[in-house]
Formats: sequence, C-alpha cells, structure tokens
Amino acid sequence: MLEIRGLAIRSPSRDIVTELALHLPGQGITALIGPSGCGKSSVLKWLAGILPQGLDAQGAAMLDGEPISPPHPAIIYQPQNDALFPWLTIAENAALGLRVAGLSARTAHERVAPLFAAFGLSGTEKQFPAELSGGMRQRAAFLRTMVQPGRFLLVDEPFSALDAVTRLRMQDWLVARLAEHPRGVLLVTHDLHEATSLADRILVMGMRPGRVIADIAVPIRRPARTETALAGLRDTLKQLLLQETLS
Ligand SMILES: Nc1ncnc2c1ncn2[C@@H]1O[C@H](COP(=O)(O)OP(=O)(O)OP(=O)(O)O)[C@@H](O)[C@H]1O
Repeated sequence: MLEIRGLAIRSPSRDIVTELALHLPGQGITALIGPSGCGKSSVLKWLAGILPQGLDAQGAAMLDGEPISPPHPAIIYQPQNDALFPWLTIAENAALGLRVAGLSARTAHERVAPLFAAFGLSGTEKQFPAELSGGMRQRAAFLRTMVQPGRFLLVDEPFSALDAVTRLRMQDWLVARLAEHPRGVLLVTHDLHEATSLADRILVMGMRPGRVIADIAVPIRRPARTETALAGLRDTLKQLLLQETLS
C-alpha cells in the first residue's frame, strides 16, 4: 500500500493542495479526477519526487506503513506530456526506464521489442519522436512506463491524445496486463467514461485548495460495466465536479 498523509503544496502566491490524504492499494486502478488546476498533477509529481521549483511541499509518503522519501524505485511516473527524449529513437526511449534501472541496452531492448505491435508502434523503432504523431508518442511513453518493474504506477492522462478506438484498445491492454501482473495504478483522467469503466475506486479532488472530497468504490464488476449500469455513478461524479467548479 502506498499512502500520502497530510500533504500541503504551496506556490509563492497560494495554497494549491492542503491536508490531502490518499491511499493506493497494491492492486487495481484508482482514478483521480477533479477540475482543471485543482492540483492532480502536482500531487503525482510530489509522489514521484519531481515537484517543480517554485512549489513547496510538506507531507508524508508511506510505503507498506514505512515512511519513504520520493523518488522511490517502487513508484513509476508518467507525466502528462510524453516526455520522450527527442535525440533518442522510439526504441531507445521505450527502453529508457529499464536502462536507468540498470539493464543492459540489449536486455532492455529485448523486453520492449515484443510490445511494439500491441501498442501499434511496429516500424517506429528506429524513428525519432518528432517523426511520430502525438498519439504514437503517447503510446511510446506508456510502453516505457508499463515495462518498468515498479509496484505502483502514477499515470497522468496517459490516453488523452489517443483516438477513441486506440484509447479503448490501450485501456483493455492495461486491464489485461494488470490481471496478469497486479500492480497499483493511480490514473489521472478528465474522462468520466474512462474513470468509471477502468477504475476500482474513484477519488474526486476539489479545488482552492485541492483536497480529496470523495472516495467512491465502483461497485460493478468490469464485465457488467455497461453504459446503463454506470450512468448513475457518472451523474454523481458530474454533480460533484460541477459543485466544485461553481463554488
Ligand atoms: N511550478 C509552478 N509554480 C507555480 N504554480 C504552479 C506550478 N505548477 C503548477 N502550479 C499551479 O498549481 C495549480 C495546480 O496545477 P496542476 O497542474 O497540479 O493541476 P491539475 O489538476 O493537474 O490541472 P489539469 O487538470 O489542468 O492538468 C495550478 O493553479 C497551477 O497554476
């Protein structure tokens, strides 16, 4: 279990997040939703140990009940932008996390190469990020995230640049992969369909200052998550978000 306790994040001009607490089980997907600017990305960056200069934070991160000081090898982070290195090929970018973790170039390549087809990236191995579409770059970044061995994945809108069909394909791939190799995923998304169809639990953040205002288990098992079955939950989430943006 990964936990945040009493997190406060401040900029020089204001409180961005106050008294934020959340826990992330070692299995399943927890979605983090909230109005734009409420601090979702800042929370992930803090937990990944890369809060930008200009923001100041206080709070505790706990892994299995023990305090940790991010960054931590159990925590893998995928930022909102694809953050691919322009001077590396797509294959090198995809293998980068494994290289940083100490694998040889050859072993890292052997791990990522079989996944290029599943990610719709066949033939892009020797290309550079600038030669790919935004959606392809986002898939390459997601591939880089998914091959890393950390127990917890923090992913910030990983499917936002994908067309509808590719998005569904990647979501299915994620669910299948987690069923084979359970890990804890914290998924930031603006898409209520994505949150309700993928997540086991949904955390709603309010704003000014950012804090968790609702922690909602999704009680419907995945095969039964039809549009009709999820409509009520989506409506509840929509109302919560509307209240926050209007208040
Ligand atoms: N480096 C920084 N310096 C000062 N303020 C910052 C910095 N980074 C973010 N902020 C401010 O912190 C607030 C929260 O930003 P953050 O990106 O965490 O929100 P978010 O909920 O992820 O937004 P979105 O959904 O639009 O991605 C915003 O008001 C933003 O302007």
